Amino acid sequence: MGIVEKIQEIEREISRTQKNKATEYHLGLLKAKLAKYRQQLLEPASKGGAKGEGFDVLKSGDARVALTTMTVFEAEEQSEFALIVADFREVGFPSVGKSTFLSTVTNTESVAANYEFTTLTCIPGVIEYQGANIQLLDLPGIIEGASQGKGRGRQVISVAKTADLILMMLDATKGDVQRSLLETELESVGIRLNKPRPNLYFKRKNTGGIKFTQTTPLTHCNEKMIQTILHEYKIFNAEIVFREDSTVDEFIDVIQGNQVYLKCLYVYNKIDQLSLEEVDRLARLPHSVVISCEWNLNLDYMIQKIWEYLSLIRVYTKKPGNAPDLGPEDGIILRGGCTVEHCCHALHRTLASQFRYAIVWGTSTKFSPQRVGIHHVLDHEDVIQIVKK
Ligand SMILES: Nc1nc2c(ncn2[C@@H]2O[C@H](COP(=O)(O)OP(=O)(O)OP(=O)(O)O)[C@@H](O)[C@H]2O)c(=O)[nH]1
Ligand SMILES: [K+]
Ligand SMILES: [Mg+2]
Repeated sequence: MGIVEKIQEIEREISRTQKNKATEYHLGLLKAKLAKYRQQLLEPASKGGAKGEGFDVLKSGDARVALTTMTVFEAEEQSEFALIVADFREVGFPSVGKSTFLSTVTNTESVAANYEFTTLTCIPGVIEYQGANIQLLDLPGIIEGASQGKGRGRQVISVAKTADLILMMLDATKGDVQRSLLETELESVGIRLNKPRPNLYFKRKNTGGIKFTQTTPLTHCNEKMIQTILHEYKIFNAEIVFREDSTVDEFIDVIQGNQVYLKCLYVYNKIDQLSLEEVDRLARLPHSVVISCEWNLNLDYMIQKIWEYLSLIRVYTKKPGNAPDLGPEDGIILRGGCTVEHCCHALHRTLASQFRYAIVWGTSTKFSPQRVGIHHVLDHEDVIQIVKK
Protein backbone atom coordinates (compact mmCIF):
# COMPACT_ATOMS: atom_id res chain seq x y z
CA MET A 1 0.00 0.00 0.00
CA GLY A 2 1.38 3.43 -0.96
CA ILE A 3 1.51 6.38 1.41
CA VAL A 4 -1.45 8.07 -0.26
CA GLU A 5 -3.60 4.98 0.32
CA LYS A 6 -2.43 4.71 3.92
CA ILE A 7 -3.37 8.37 4.45
CA GLN A 8 -6.78 7.82 2.92
CA GLU A 9 -7.36 4.77 5.08
CA ILE A 10 -6.51 6.67 8.27
CA GLU A 11 -8.67 9.61 7.19
CA ARG A 12 -11.56 7.21 6.63
CA GLU A 13 -11.03 5.62 10.01
CA ILE A 14 -10.95 9.02 11.74
CA SER A 15 -14.20 10.06 10.09
CA ARG A 16 -15.82 6.71 11.00
CA THR A 17 -14.73 6.92 14.64
CA GLN A 18 -17.15 8.61 16.98
CA LYS A 19 -15.61 11.28 19.15
CA ASN A 20 -15.98 10.43 22.84
CA LYS A 21 -13.96 9.66 25.96
CA ALA A 22 -13.49 5.99 25.02
CA THR A 23 -12.06 6.72 21.57
CA GLU A 24 -9.95 9.71 22.62
CA TYR A 25 -6.63 7.83 22.74
CA HIS A 26 -7.29 5.90 19.59
CA LEU A 27 -8.07 9.13 17.74
CA GLY A 28 -4.95 10.79 19.11
CA LEU A 29 -2.90 7.90 17.83
CA LEU A 30 -4.53 8.01 14.40
CA LYS A 31 -3.83 11.74 14.15
CA ALA A 32 -0.17 11.18 14.99
CA LYS A 33 0.06 8.45 12.31
CA LEU A 34 -1.61 10.73 9.79
CA ALA A 35 0.78 13.58 10.54
CA LYS A 36 3.76 11.23 10.06
CA TYR A 37 2.57 9.94 6.69
CA ARG A 38 1.76 13.44 5.45
CA GLN A 39 5.24 14.54 6.31
CA GLN A 40 6.70 11.60 4.36
CA LEU A 41 4.59 12.60 1.41
CA LEU A 42 6.05 16.07 1.41
CA GLU A 43 9.65 15.01 1.70
CA PRO A 44 11.62 15.81 -1.46
CA ALA A 45 10.32 13.54 -4.21
CA SER A 46 12.64 10.63 -5.01
CA LYS A 47 14.68 10.89 -8.20
CA GLY A 48 12.10 10.98 -10.98
CA GLY A 49 9.90 13.38 -8.97
CA ALA A 50 8.70 16.55 -10.66
CA LYS A 51 10.92 19.42 -9.57
CA GLY A 52 9.76 22.91 -10.28
CA GLU A 53 10.61 23.82 -13.80
CA GLY A 54 9.60 27.44 -14.18
CA PHE A 55 9.50 27.64 -10.41
CA ASP A 56 13.13 28.72 -10.25
CA VAL A 57 11.70 32.09 -9.26
CA LEU A 58 11.05 30.02 -6.20
CA LYS A 59 14.76 30.09 -5.35
CA SER A 60 15.43 33.75 -6.05
CA GLY A 61 12.16 34.46 -4.34
CA ASP A 62 13.42 32.66 -1.28
CA ALA A 63 16.61 34.65 -1.35
CA ARG A 64 14.55 37.76 -1.45
CA VAL A 65 12.60 36.58 1.52
CA ALA A 66 15.91 36.40 3.33
CA LEU A 67 16.48 40.04 2.41
CA THR A 68 13.81 40.93 4.88
CA THR A 69 15.90 39.48 7.68
CA MET A 70 18.25 41.94 9.18
CA THR A 71 21.39 39.83 8.74
CA VAL A 72 21.38 40.45 5.01
CA PHE A 73 21.34 44.15 5.57
CA GLU A 74 24.54 43.82 7.54
CA ALA A 75 26.35 42.65 4.46
CA GLU A 76 25.19 45.61 2.43
CA GLU A 77 26.81 48.98 2.13
CA GLN A 78 23.58 50.93 2.11
CA SER A 79 23.95 53.94 4.34
CA GLU A 80 20.88 56.10 3.94
CA PHE A 81 18.00 54.02 2.71
CA ALA A 82 17.65 50.31 2.67
CA LEU A 83 15.21 48.69 0.37
CA ILE A 84 13.09 45.97 1.82
CA VAL A 85 11.37 43.36 -0.20
CA ALA A 86 8.55 41.71 1.59
CA ASP A 87 7.15 38.66 0.00
CA PHE A 88 3.70 37.45 -0.08
CA ARG A 89 2.14 34.89 -2.30
CA GLU A 90 -1.12 34.52 -4.04
CA VAL A 91 -2.72 31.14 -3.86
CA GLY A 92 -6.03 30.13 -5.25
CA PHE A 93 -8.11 27.94 -7.45
CA PRO A 94 -7.72 28.17 -11.23
CA SER A 95 -9.40 31.06 -13.04
CA VAL A 96 -10.31 33.08 -9.98
CA GLY A 97 -8.50 36.13 -11.37
CA LYS A 98 -5.03 35.91 -9.82
CA SER A 99 -3.22 36.90 -13.00
CA THR A 100 -5.70 39.67 -13.68
CA PHE A 101 -4.94 41.01 -10.22
CA LEU A 102 -1.17 40.86 -10.73
CA SER A 103 -1.45 42.66 -14.06
CA THR A 104 -3.69 45.34 -12.54
CA VAL A 105 -1.66 46.22 -9.45
CA THR A 106 1.90 45.68 -10.69
CA ASN A 107 3.82 46.52 -13.88
CA THR A 108 4.08 42.85 -14.74
CA GLU A 109 1.78 41.25 -17.26
CA SER A 110 0.63 37.77 -16.43
CA VAL A 111 -1.54 36.19 -19.07
CA ALA A 112 -5.18 35.98 -18.02
CA ALA A 113 -7.74 33.88 -19.83
CA ASN A 114 -11.05 32.22 -19.19
CA TYR A 115 -9.66 28.69 -19.15
CA GLU A 116 -8.23 26.94 -16.11
CA PHE A 117 -4.48 26.63 -15.47
CA THR A 118 -3.52 29.54 -17.72
CA THR A 119 -0.64 30.17 -15.37
CA LEU A 120 1.61 27.14 -15.04
CA THR A 121 4.69 28.69 -13.48
CA CYS A 122 5.47 31.33 -10.93
CA ILE A 123 5.25 34.93 -12.18
CA PRO A 124 6.71 37.64 -9.94
CA GLY A 125 5.56 41.24 -9.83
CA VAL A 126 6.17 44.15 -7.49
CA ILE A 127 3.63 46.33 -5.71
CA GLU A 128 5.00 49.69 -4.63
CA TYR A 129 3.25 50.97 -1.55
CA GLN A 130 4.36 53.48 1.06
CA GLY A 131 7.84 53.29 -0.41
CA ALA A 132 8.06 49.52 0.14
CA ASN A 133 8.51 47.04 -2.65
CA ILE A 134 6.27 44.12 -2.00
CA GLN A 135 6.93 41.13 -4.17
CA LEU A 136 3.83 39.45 -5.46
CA LEU A 137 4.10 35.97 -6.90
CA ASP A 138 1.35 34.74 -9.14
CA LEU A 139 1.13 30.99 -8.71
CA PRO A 140 -0.79 28.33 -10.59
CA GLY A 141 -4.14 27.40 -9.12
CA ILE A 142 -4.28 24.72 -6.46
CA ILE A 143 -6.81 21.98 -6.88
CA GLU A 144 -8.19 19.45 -4.47
CA GLY A 145 -5.55 16.79 -3.86
CA ALA A 146 -2.67 19.22 -4.36
CA SER A 147 -1.09 18.01 -1.13
CA GLN A 148 -0.98 14.55 -2.67
CA GLY A 149 0.91 15.88 -5.66
CA LYS A 150 -1.98 16.65 -8.00
CA GLY A 151 -1.60 19.56 -10.43
CA ARG A 152 1.45 21.63 -9.58
CA GLY A 153 0.34 21.28 -5.99
CA ARG A 154 3.60 20.33 -4.39
CA GLN A 155 5.59 23.15 -5.97
CA VAL A 156 2.92 25.72 -5.28
CA ILE A 157 2.76 24.63 -1.66
CA SER A 158 6.50 24.83 -1.18
CA VAL A 159 6.54 28.37 -2.60
CA ALA A 160 3.59 29.33 -0.43
CA LYS A 161 5.42 28.10 2.67
CA THR A 162 8.16 30.69 2.17
CA ALA A 163 5.77 33.63 2.06
CA ASP A 164 5.20 36.33 4.62
CA LEU A 165 1.57 36.50 3.69
CA ILE A 166 -0.75 34.28 1.73
CA LEU A 167 -3.34 35.96 -0.39
CA MET A 168 -5.95 33.36 -0.93
CA MET A 169 -7.87 34.49 -3.95
CA LEU A 170 -11.33 33.04 -4.41
CA ASP A 171 -14.01 33.38 -7.03
CA ALA A 172 -16.80 35.11 -5.14
CA THR A 173 -19.39 33.40 -7.35
CA LYS A 174 -18.19 29.91 -6.42
CA GLY A 175 -19.35 30.06 -2.84
CA ASP A 176 -17.49 29.08 0.28
CA VAL A 177 -16.59 25.59 -0.88
CA GLN A 178 -13.32 26.79 -2.45
CA ARG A 179 -12.25 28.40 0.78
CA SER A 180 -12.68 25.34 2.95
CA LEU A 181 -11.13 23.01 0.35
CA LEU A 182 -8.04 25.19 0.10
CA GLU A 183 -7.80 25.48 3.86
CA THR A 184 -7.94 21.70 4.16
CA GLU A 185 -5.23 21.29 1.52
CA LEU A 186 -2.96 23.81 3.21
CA GLU A 187 -3.67 22.41 6.70
CA SER A 188 -2.74 18.92 5.57
CA VAL A 189 0.69 20.10 4.41
CA GLY A 190 1.45 21.87 7.66
CA ILE A 191 0.44 25.42 6.76
CA ARG A 192 -1.46 27.04 9.62
CA LEU A 193 -3.36 30.13 8.62
CA ASN A 194 -3.94 33.06 10.98
CA LYS A 195 -3.17 30.85 13.95
CA PRO A 196 -0.69 31.54 16.73
CA ARG A 197 2.11 29.09 17.39
CA PRO A 198 1.01 26.76 20.26
CA ASN A 199 2.45 27.93 23.57
CA LEU A 200 3.89 24.56 24.39
CA TYR A 201 7.44 23.56 25.30
CA PHE A 202 8.77 20.27 23.94
CA LYS A 203 12.35 19.05 24.04
CA ARG A 204 13.75 15.62 23.29
CA LYS A 205 16.24 14.30 25.83
CA ASN A 206 18.67 11.38 25.90
CA THR A 207 17.64 10.06 29.31
CA GLY A 208 15.23 10.74 32.14
CA GLY A 209 11.97 9.46 30.69
CA ILE A 210 8.99 11.67 29.94
CA LYS A 211 8.79 14.76 32.15
CA PHE A 212 5.37 16.31 31.85
CA THR A 213 4.33 19.61 33.41
CA GLN A 214 1.23 21.71 32.97
CA THR A 215 0.79 25.28 34.17
CA THR A 216 -2.92 25.42 33.40
CA PRO A 217 -5.87 22.98 33.52
CA LEU A 218 -6.12 20.88 30.34
CA THR A 219 -9.43 19.94 28.76
CA HIS A 220 -8.21 18.33 25.48
CA CYS A 221 -5.08 16.44 26.55
CA ASN A 222 -3.75 14.58 29.55
CA GLU A 223 -0.51 12.89 30.47
CA LYS A 224 -1.60 9.45 29.31
CA MET A 225 -2.63 10.77 25.92
CA ILE A 226 0.70 12.52 25.54
CA GLN A 227 2.57 9.32 26.46
CA THR A 228 0.58 7.41 23.85
CA ILE A 229 1.39 9.90 21.12
CA LEU A 230 5.06 10.10 22.06
CA HIS A 231 5.27 6.29 21.89
CA GLU A 232 3.92 6.43 18.35
CA TYR A 233 6.88 8.70 17.56
CA LYS A 234 9.21 6.33 19.49
CA ILE A 235 10.10 9.17 21.86
CA PHE A 236 10.80 7.89 25.36
CA ASN A 237 12.78 10.78 26.84
CA ALA A 238 11.50 14.33 26.62
CA GLU A 239 10.46 17.38 28.57
CA ILE A 240 7.00 18.81 27.91
CA VAL A 241 5.37 21.90 29.39
CA PHE A 242 1.79 22.78 28.50
CA ARG A 243 1.39 26.51 29.13
CA GLU A 244 -2.12 26.75 27.69
CA ASP A 245 -5.05 24.42 27.01
CA SER A 246 -3.59 23.00 23.78
CA THR A 247 -5.30 20.36 21.67
CA VAL A 248 -3.92 16.99 20.56
CA ASP A 249 -3.46 18.42 17.06
CA GLU A 250 -1.40 21.29 18.42
CA PHE A 251 0.75 18.88 20.41
CA ILE A 252 1.36 16.78 17.29
CA ASP A 253 2.25 19.97 15.38
CA VAL A 254 4.91 20.78 17.96
CA ILE A 255 6.42 17.26 17.83
CA GLN A 256 6.47 17.32 14.03
CA GLY A 257 8.05 20.75 14.22
CA ASN A 258 7.63 21.53 10.52
CA GLN A 259 4.54 23.70 10.58
CA VAL A 260 4.53 27.14 9.08
CA TYR A 261 2.33 29.75 10.71
CA LEU A 262 1.28 32.27 8.09
CA LYS A 263 -1.03 35.18 7.90
CA CYS A 264 -3.66 34.89 5.25
CA LEU A 265 -6.02 37.30 3.58
CA TYR A 266 -9.01 35.79 1.82
CA VAL A 267 -9.71 37.79 -1.31
CA TYR A 268 -13.10 37.37 -2.94
CA ASN A 269 -12.75 38.50 -6.55
CA LYS A 270 -15.44 39.06 -9.21
CA ILE A 271 -17.91 40.77 -6.87
CA ASP A 272 -19.26 42.50 -9.98
CA GLN A 273 -21.18 39.26 -10.46
CA LEU A 274 -22.87 39.27 -7.05
CA SER A 275 -25.80 40.96 -5.36
CA LEU A 276 -25.00 43.67 -2.83
CA GLU A 277 -26.29 41.49 0.01
CA GLU A 278 -23.93 38.69 -0.92
CA VAL A 279 -20.97 41.10 -1.25
CA ASP A 280 -21.79 42.48 2.17
CA ARG A 281 -21.87 39.01 3.70
CA LEU A 282 -18.46 38.04 2.27
CA ALA A 283 -16.90 41.33 3.30
CA ARG A 284 -17.84 40.64 6.92
CA LEU A 285 -16.11 37.25 7.11
CA PRO A 286 -12.93 37.27 9.18
CA HIS A 287 -9.68 38.12 7.34
CA SER A 288 -11.61 38.79 4.14
CA VAL A 289 -11.57 41.45 1.42
CA VAL A 290 -13.95 41.71 -1.52
CA ILE A 291 -12.72 43.05 -4.87
CA SER A 292 -13.38 43.19 -8.56
CA CYS A 293 -10.30 43.33 -10.76
CA GLU A 294 -12.46 43.90 -13.80
CA TRP A 295 -14.27 46.90 -12.36
CA ASN A 296 -11.31 48.10 -10.31
CA LEU A 297 -13.33 47.89 -7.10
CA ASN A 298 -11.68 48.04 -3.69
CA LEU A 299 -8.14 47.35 -4.99
CA ASP A 300 -6.59 50.26 -3.07
CA TYR A 301 -8.22 49.07 0.13
CA MET A 302 -6.91 45.60 -0.50
CA ILE A 303 -3.32 46.81 -0.91
CA GLN A 304 -3.70 48.78 2.29
CA LYS A 305 -4.82 45.53 3.95
CA ILE A 306 -1.79 43.70 2.55
CA TRP A 307 0.45 46.32 4.11
CA GLU A 308 -1.37 45.96 7.41
CA TYR A 309 -1.14 42.15 7.39
CA LEU A 310 2.57 42.26 6.55
CA SER A 311 2.97 44.51 9.61
CA LEU A 312 5.62 46.60 7.95
CA ILE A 313 6.52 49.93 9.52
CA ARG A 314 8.20 53.08 8.22
CA VAL A 315 10.80 54.78 10.40
CA TYR A 316 12.31 58.18 9.60
CA THR A 317 15.88 59.03 10.46
CA LYS A 318 17.12 62.43 11.47
CA LYS A 319 20.54 64.00 11.86
CA PRO A 320 21.36 66.21 14.89
CA GLY A 321 20.22 69.79 14.32
CA ASN A 322 18.26 68.90 11.16
CA ALA A 323 14.57 68.26 10.72
CA PRO A 324 13.77 64.75 9.46
CA ASP A 325 12.67 64.26 5.85
CA LEU A 326 9.12 62.99 6.02
CA GLY A 327 8.31 62.67 2.33
CA PRO A 328 6.61 59.58 0.89
CA GLU A 329 9.98 58.27 -0.37
CA ASP A 330 11.87 58.99 2.84
CA GLY A 331 12.53 56.73 5.76
CA ILE A 332 13.16 53.02 5.88
CA ILE A 333 10.77 50.12 5.83
CA LEU A 334 11.15 47.62 8.66
CA ARG A 335 9.32 44.65 10.11
CA GLY A 336 6.77 45.38 12.81
CA GLY A 337 8.23 44.53 16.21
CA CYS A 338 11.78 45.38 15.20
CA THR A 339 14.18 47.12 17.56
CA VAL A 340 16.57 50.04 17.31
CA GLU A 341 19.26 47.42 16.69
CA HIS A 342 17.47 46.13 13.58
CA CYS A 343 17.12 49.71 12.44
CA CYS A 344 20.88 50.29 12.88
CA HIS A 345 21.65 47.22 10.77
CA ALA A 346 19.30 48.45 8.09
CA LEU A 347 21.07 51.81 7.99
CA HIS A 348 24.69 50.70 8.05
CA ARG A 349 26.46 47.48 8.92
CA THR A 350 28.81 49.04 11.46
CA LEU A 351 26.29 51.32 13.11
CA ALA A 352 25.14 48.90 15.81
CA SER A 353 28.70 48.44 17.11
CA GLN A 354 29.18 52.22 17.39
CA PHE A 355 25.79 52.76 19.01
CA ARG A 356 25.62 54.83 22.23
CA TYR A 357 21.93 55.68 22.45
CA ALA A 358 19.09 56.86 20.27
CA ILE A 359 16.55 59.66 20.56
CA VAL A 360 13.06 58.70 19.41
CA TRP A 361 10.01 60.83 18.58
CA GLY A 362 6.76 58.95 18.07
CA THR A 363 4.25 56.55 19.54
CA SER A 364 6.75 53.90 20.72
CA THR A 365 7.94 56.06 23.61
CA LYS A 366 6.22 57.46 26.68
CA PHE A 367 7.70 60.89 26.08
CA SER A 368 8.54 62.44 22.77
CA PRO A 369 11.46 62.76 22.34
CA GLN A 370 12.90 60.10 24.58
CA ARG A 371 16.36 58.62 24.94
CA VAL A 372 16.28 54.83 24.33
CA GLY A 373 18.65 51.87 24.26
CA ILE A 374 19.38 49.43 21.44
CA HIS A 375 16.60 46.98 22.39
CA HIS A 376 13.80 49.55 22.22
CA VAL A 377 10.97 48.41 19.92
CA LEU A 378 10.00 50.92 17.23
CA ASP A 379 6.56 51.90 15.94
CA HIS A 380 5.24 52.95 12.55
CA GLU A 381 6.24 56.57 11.74
CA ASP A 382 8.73 56.95 14.57
CA VAL A 383 11.57 59.40 14.00
CA ILE A 384 14.96 58.23 15.22
CA GLN A 385 18.29 59.95 15.75
CA ILE A 386 21.20 57.66 16.52
CA VAL A 387 24.04 58.92 18.71
CA LYS A 388 27.33 57.12 18.17
CA LYS A 389 30.12 56.45 20.67
N1 LIG B 1 -16.39 39.16 -13.89
C1 LIG B 1 -15.13 39.21 -13.58
N2 LIG B 1 -14.24 38.43 -14.23
C2 LIG B 1 -12.95 38.52 -13.89
C3 LIG B 1 -12.49 39.37 -12.84
N3 LIG B 1 -11.16 39.20 -12.71
C4 LIG B 1 -10.79 38.29 -13.63
N4 LIG B 1 -11.85 37.87 -14.36
C5 LIG B 1 -11.87 36.90 -15.47
O1 LIG B 1 -11.65 35.58 -14.97
C6 LIG B 1 -10.92 34.79 -15.90
C7 LIG B 1 -9.73 34.15 -15.26
O2 LIG B 1 -8.79 35.14 -14.90
P1 LIG B 1 -7.24 34.82 -14.67
O3 LIG B 1 -6.61 36.10 -14.20
O4 LIG B 1 -6.66 34.13 -15.85
O5 LIG B 1 -7.36 33.77 -13.48
P2 LIG B 1 -6.19 32.94 -12.77
O6 LIG B 1 -6.63 32.79 -11.35
O7 LIG B 1 -4.86 33.57 -13.00
O8 LIG B 1 -6.30 31.56 -13.53
P3 LIG B 1 -5.20 30.38 -13.71
O9 LIG B 1 -3.90 31.00 -14.05
O10 LIG B 1 -5.79 29.61 -14.84
O11 LIG B 1 -5.18 29.63 -12.44
C8 LIG B 1 -10.58 35.74 -17.05
O12 LIG B 1 -11.49 35.52 -18.11
C9 LIG B 1 -10.73 37.14 -16.45
O13 LIG B 1 -11.09 38.11 -17.41
C10 LIG B 1 -13.47 40.18 -12.16
O14 LIG B 1 -13.19 40.97 -11.25
N5 LIG B 1 -14.75 40.05 -12.57
K1 LIG C 1 -7.34 31.42 -16.16
MG1 LIG D 1 -3.20 32.86 -13.87
